[in-house]
Amino acid sequence: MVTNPLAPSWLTVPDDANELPAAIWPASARREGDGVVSVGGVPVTQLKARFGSPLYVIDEADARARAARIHDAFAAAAAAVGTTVTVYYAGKAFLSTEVARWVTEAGLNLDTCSGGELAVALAAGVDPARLGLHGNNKSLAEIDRAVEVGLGTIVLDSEQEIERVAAAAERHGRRQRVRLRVKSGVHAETHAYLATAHEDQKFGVSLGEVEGLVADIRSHASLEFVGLHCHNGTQVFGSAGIAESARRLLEVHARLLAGGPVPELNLGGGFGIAYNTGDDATDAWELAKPIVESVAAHCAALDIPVPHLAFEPGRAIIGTPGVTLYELGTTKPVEVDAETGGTATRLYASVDGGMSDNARYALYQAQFSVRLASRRSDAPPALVRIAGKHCESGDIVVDADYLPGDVRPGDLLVVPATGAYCFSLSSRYNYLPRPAVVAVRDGEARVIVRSETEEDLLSHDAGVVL
Ligand SMILES: Cc1ncc(COP(=O)(O)O)c(C=O)c1O
Ligand SMILES: N[C@@H](CCCC[NH3+])C(=O)O
Repeated sequence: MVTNPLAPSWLTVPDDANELPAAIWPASARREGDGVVSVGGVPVTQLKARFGSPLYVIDEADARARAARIHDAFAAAAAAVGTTVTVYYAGKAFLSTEVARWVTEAGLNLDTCSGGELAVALAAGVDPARLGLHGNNKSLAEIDRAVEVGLGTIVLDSEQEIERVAAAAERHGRRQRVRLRVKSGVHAETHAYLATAHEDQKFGVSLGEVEGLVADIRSHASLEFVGLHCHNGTQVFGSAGIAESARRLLEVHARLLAGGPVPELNLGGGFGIAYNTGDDATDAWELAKPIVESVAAHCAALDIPVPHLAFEPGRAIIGTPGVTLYELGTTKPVEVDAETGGTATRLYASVDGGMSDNARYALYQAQFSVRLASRRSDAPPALVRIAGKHCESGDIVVDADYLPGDVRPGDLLVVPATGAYCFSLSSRYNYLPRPAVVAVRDGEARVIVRSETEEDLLSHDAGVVL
């Protein structure tokens, strides 16, 4: 089949539209002999029959394995340059009590960025000493709770927060460990809304302010300064940006050593994953060695000891193990003018979820892929756009991919690489109940977050008369 002129340039016509590219799919995903896709040994037809759709499905063994692999790779890289490392799982990517246990059992600490995430982490039984708290506008109540429960580290995001955290620590008679979040000035190569270390955005303090603010932190007996923090942004490929931020931070870190200890350096997360066949992502565990070695080289040039390191990956752990299962409801072939002249057909295929369970196209024009999962088909591939059922024309889940041209209502579709920032960004828009999250492993499926019901939808409406 020839390329559809409406297709984006990175998208090629697949040789086999039934194939599940390994870089995008969970480790256990397969197309079984009967043509049905299974994840964790559970066929999607069975998942649909038991739990309905839409449904978030997570390959538990894959998520645990990625957490362990990243943890171990950074630990080995750090040991090789004579230091140690703490890897935090960034809970904002996906957090439930179950996932909090998976990552902490793999040896990771857990980073939260709101009182709600902190509550989930505590409800999971995670030792508060292994928790971090981020946020550019933490409320006094959030700070108070964090200090009260004995949180491992709070990342200070502004000058004002120094006083707020110091006061809470004094009130509770604690000495709170704190980091200072810094804008390195590196503008990450990612979507504009996903870059977080350049000057003109809300997170962190400028490099030039750091020395004054650290002096302020050190003047408070209730605060223990542990080091600088920088997170360049998210869905970033390669290690060049993080190495450059490390270089810039270490220059200031070296000067800070004159005024007291600076035991740590936290370089954030942000490791990109493949969402479609056009993405070429290096796994986070492959980047551990080059990143840590470049930190060590900068330290050697500055003649300072290599600090204890910290990283905060989220997407690289939970993104690929998660998929979303939908049922296809309506199809519409639409004739569209092609830029190259003439017209071409785009098949709009609407599923039973949409931007409420996956807001990433609507927010960042993120390009996901999709496969027909309830059967195999050798029909010639057709260019499809997977739309949701919301009252928005921008309600798109998958902007462009090729599916077998005979896809029809009742087919099950699976969108891979939805484990990160889909459930966590989900909403109840148009009063669609949030889907359940199911963990699959060794042929077993179990609900780890139950789906919302009509009762849940009405439960906050103070005027219900029935
Ligand atoms: C401070 C901080 N740390 C860690 C992360 C995790 O990023 P990712 O899921 O891309 O690894 C984020 C999200 O961008 C973040 O803002
Ligand atoms: N929500 C974003 C990631 C934000 C990460 C937090 N700074 C995404 O889906 O990619």
